[in-house]
Amino acid sequence: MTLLTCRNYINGQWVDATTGNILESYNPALINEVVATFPRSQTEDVDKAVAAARQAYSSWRKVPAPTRAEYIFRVGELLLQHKEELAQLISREMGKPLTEGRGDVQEGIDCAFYSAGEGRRLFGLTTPSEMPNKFAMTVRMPIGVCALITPWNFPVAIPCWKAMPALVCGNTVILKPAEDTPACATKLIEIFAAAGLPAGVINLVHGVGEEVGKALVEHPNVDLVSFTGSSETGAFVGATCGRTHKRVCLEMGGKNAQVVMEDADLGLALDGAVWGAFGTTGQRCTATSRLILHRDIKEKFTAMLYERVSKLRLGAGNDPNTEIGPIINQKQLQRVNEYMNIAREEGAKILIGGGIASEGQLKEGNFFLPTILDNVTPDMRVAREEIFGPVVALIEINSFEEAIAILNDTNYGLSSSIYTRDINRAFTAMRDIEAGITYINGPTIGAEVHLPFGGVKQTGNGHREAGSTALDVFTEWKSVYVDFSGSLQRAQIDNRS
Ligand SMILES: NC(=O)C1=CN([C@@H]2O[C@H](COP(=O)(O)OP(=O)(O)OC[C@H]3O[C@@H](n4cnc5c(N)ncnc54)[C@H](OP(=O)(O)O)[C@@H]3O)[C@@H](O)[C@H]2O)C=CC1
Ligand SMILES: O=C(O)CCC(=O)C(=O)O
Repeated sequence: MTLLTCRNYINGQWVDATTGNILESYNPALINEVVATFPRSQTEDVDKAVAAARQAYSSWRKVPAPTRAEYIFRVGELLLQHKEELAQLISREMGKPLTEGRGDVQEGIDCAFYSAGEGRRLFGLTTPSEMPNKFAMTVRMPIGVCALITPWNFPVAIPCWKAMPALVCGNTVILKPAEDTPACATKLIEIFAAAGLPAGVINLVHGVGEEVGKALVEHPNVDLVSFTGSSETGAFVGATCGRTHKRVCLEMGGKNAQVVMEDADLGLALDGAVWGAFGTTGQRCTATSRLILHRDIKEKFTAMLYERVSKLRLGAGNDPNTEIGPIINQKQLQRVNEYMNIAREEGAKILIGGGIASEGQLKEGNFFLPTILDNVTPDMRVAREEIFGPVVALIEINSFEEAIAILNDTNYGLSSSIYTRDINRAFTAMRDIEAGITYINGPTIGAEVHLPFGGVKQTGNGHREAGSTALDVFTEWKSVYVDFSGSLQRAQIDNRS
């Protein structure tokens, strides 16, 4: 397999890091295979990228928004042309099945065309003034230099969700991608560069989070940080941005639940549970990690789930038979495995799975067996902490009210789902569930790019990505008063008490 060489992209040039130090990314399905080398950048590299982005900002902000949007439209067209190549790379470097890799790129394409449309819709409002001969209106202004710190689980979609609206709004950006997926980020930025964006408008700095990410978050010339990742790192990013007066948008974890009521279509609920819990190997912030089951259907539904899970095929993402890919890295694999000990100690029962997969080829990669934990109670750590792997916890409930109470009994609030045929319950759930996203008769995963994405409680900090709400992250409001009364103006001002 080809070994890829990644470089930083600063001020329109592909460059090595100042120190010349190199790191490697691996194929998680075949951990002996190095996919790419990439620079271990340092503060000097961050300084250069920030200076380039700052310089470019002074002219990019003045490019008309519809013209800025045309660049992003072109990125969408190029992503479409390179979709298969990118999907293959995602499968190889991140591990997700090829069909999901295509979905990852498709989200980037959808986001490009949606964001490009926003270039002609950056609406403000006009409102009557208190004064005669005066117009009052609001306009959206860009914020400046934006640092985008992204995870490995959606190595194309998440950088697109952040960069595309940021650029259409007139900001310049610096992407710091996850260490595990540098080649995906490099290919993506090659596409942005090929779309003809002026030098410095988009920059890429590879490296370690605690070095490059930290330097960006602390940098005095960065105006905004948009972060997706763990709660721990998010807390650091949020606190640092607070201290250094930066705007910050945080998208962190979830402990998402799917409720199955006794009147649900169980076949539909089963499809939702399998996809929600095990899709992307459970490595989605929206993954279903709790299944809240009404006691009347619990036994039957659990048997159906067991049957389906026992047949899930593990393998490398580029194998067309694969349904469940590997876990991203050894650290995550051990972390998921550790939760099995915690589950046992807490009294949960491992119905199926519960360990690292070591059969045949699987031992060459970071594979974890799809796992169902039964007899879980809401106070257990496996019911409260984000595991980020192919593990689902079953919790029994006796009533609709109990289901909603348990669903809400978490520090997180990203995605949620309920399967019921009762329209009154569906609407009550929609009203009472504490989460940024609620699905009725659908799984907790599969958000669409034109709706707000984000959560309540410790999932975020009140912002939403995607949709027109992304404009609220990447712009500031300016109120404009235009007085056209000429010499009459003095008298009017003086007369107002
Ligand atoms: N909400 C979501 O979609 C995601 C949630 N997670 C959660 O996070 C857990 C750990 O995953 P992990 O990949 O370590 O997540 P992190 O939060 O550590 O990583 C996310 C991004 O932040 C960067 N980063 C790390 N430390 C700092 C820092 N001090 N300052 C600035 N940026 C930093 C990382 O860089 P680098 O890669 O170099 O470390 C990466 O680009 C998972 O088990 C899961 O629970 C993980 C991924 C996505
Ligand atoms: O499945 C979804 O709804 C989107 C998931 C996502 O963006 C994430 O896990 O970070």
